[in-house]
Amino acid sequence: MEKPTPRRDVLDKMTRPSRSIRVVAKIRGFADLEAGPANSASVIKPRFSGDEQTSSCKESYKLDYCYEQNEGNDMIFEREVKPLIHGVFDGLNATIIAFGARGSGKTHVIQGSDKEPGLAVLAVAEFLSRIEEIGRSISVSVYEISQDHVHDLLDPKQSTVTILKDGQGIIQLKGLSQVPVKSISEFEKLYLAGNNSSKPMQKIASECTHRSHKGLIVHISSTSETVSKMNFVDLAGFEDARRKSSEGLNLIEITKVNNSIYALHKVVNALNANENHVPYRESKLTRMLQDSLGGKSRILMLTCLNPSFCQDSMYMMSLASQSCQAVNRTVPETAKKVNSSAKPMVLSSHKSQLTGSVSTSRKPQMHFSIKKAYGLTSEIKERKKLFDEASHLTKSKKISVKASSSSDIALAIDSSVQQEVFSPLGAINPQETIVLDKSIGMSSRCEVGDMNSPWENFNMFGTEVKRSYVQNYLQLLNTGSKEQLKSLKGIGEKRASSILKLRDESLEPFKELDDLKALNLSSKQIAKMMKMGVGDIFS
Ligand SMILES: Nc1ncnc2c1ncn2[C@@H]1O[C@H](COP(=O)(O)OP(=O)(O)OP(=O)(O)O)[C@@H](O)[C@H]1O
Repeated sequence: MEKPTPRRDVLDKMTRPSRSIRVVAKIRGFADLEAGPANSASVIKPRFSGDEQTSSCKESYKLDYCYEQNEGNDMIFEREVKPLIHGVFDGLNATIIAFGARGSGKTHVIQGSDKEPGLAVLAVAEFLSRIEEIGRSISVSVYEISQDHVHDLLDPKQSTVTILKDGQGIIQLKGLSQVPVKSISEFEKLYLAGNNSSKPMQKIASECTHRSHKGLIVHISSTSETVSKMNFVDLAGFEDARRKSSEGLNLIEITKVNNSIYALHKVVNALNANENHVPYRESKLTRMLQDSLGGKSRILMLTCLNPSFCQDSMYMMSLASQSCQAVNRTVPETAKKVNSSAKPMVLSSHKSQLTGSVSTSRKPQMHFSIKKAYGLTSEIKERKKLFDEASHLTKSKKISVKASSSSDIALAIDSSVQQEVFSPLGAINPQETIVLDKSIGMSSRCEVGDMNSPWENFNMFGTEVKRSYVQNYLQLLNTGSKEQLKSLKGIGEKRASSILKLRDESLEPFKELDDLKALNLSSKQIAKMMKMGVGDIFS
């Protein structure tokens, strides 16, 4: 008897992601000449869900997944990019964007190095290995966006690239060359040379700026027509313009870079929230990528993190986490409930004793920490093995590994949950997310407990709660939608519009409560708004 064919809608449900935007992080490995593991970042997993370490976390960032230092580009490629390639062959555009603070490893992950090919190189190799059998061809474009101008890196003679939209809403990049590629060496010659500043073609752009976004478009064509494309974007590093301005760096350049990073996040948040208006026009980059960001396109936001403490990295994490939390309305109600237990995200200005956690929003938890490392190599190896195993397990099974660090932290993964976490965009439940926490370390908390009276501890805790609340509040002001802003006590239609206007016009986000004075609020009014908000928590 002939087997019944599964219904199309059932198939769609099984194969299509419920959420088209995935947000992951990658902690950068150490460069050859960099200082060793002192003050390094590591991922630590507590013993069990609800472990004291996790419950006391003061800073948390919720993401879909976090790749550790020892997890290389090949692993990210297998788990995150390869599934997107399947979609590209089916006609769905895909975009991979690496962003983060300066020196956080964005170029390393996208472009790679002699020792370790980047995601773009691995992807092109994968395309090349499969195009012949399906009768397709590929060509590439390489560009740079500096000071709001798009330059073709494969053709130095071209003046700046113009972004146009044709009648069918497809973005046309006038003046951007498209070069056919038949082998990986051909591609590397074009791409890696195009990104090498010693090349004359780079000169046009580097004359006007030192920092730029770099992009690669892989066009997949059948006979003459482009069927789909895959974009790789290595964003210029984020830097706090206020801090750097005093050091005499190019403030305009930094501001332009930062603005385009905010603009991109606004687009991602609007797409995630399924908003009617997506602000593509706010930056050259989002305009250029318009047809590869919306619709059925799939997006991978890759947050690159410096392995040592970096305030700019923390800020990027909070943006990423915000993008991860904005949930597409098409997500089933049950999934939304899981998300509602997401931990708050808070920016920290404390540079010492940082420990944090990475955990799924369900049970398993891992901690991200910036602290002294205690010979974690064997632990890392164990974890890698564990991850590899966990990602292939299908049955529910508990695995635990004892960590070798002096803080004596063990790891426990319920693989039934992890499997969904590891499965990338194809994950059925989009809410299997991971939290990246930052808080005061275990040992320091014990010391506090020993030295202070309960009253002093209570006061200290209160201060920390207050700081966390304010940071969350500011984060919401920086990224929330109008409706979300209006849900805050003391913010109505008019004030919400003023905040959105200020966000559009201002070069910087709200970073402290005093910044609210730009909305014509007095210190007293600001304090009142805070009190009302806190009161709400207990009402
Ligand atoms: N996984 C890694 N292993 C070893 N070294 C790395 C790794 N990732 C990055 N590096 C090194 O760290 C340094 C910074 O990396 P990279 O240039 O990729 O950062 P970036 O975020 O692109 O910097 P920028 O913001 O300046 O563009 C480089 O020297 C690079 O070789």
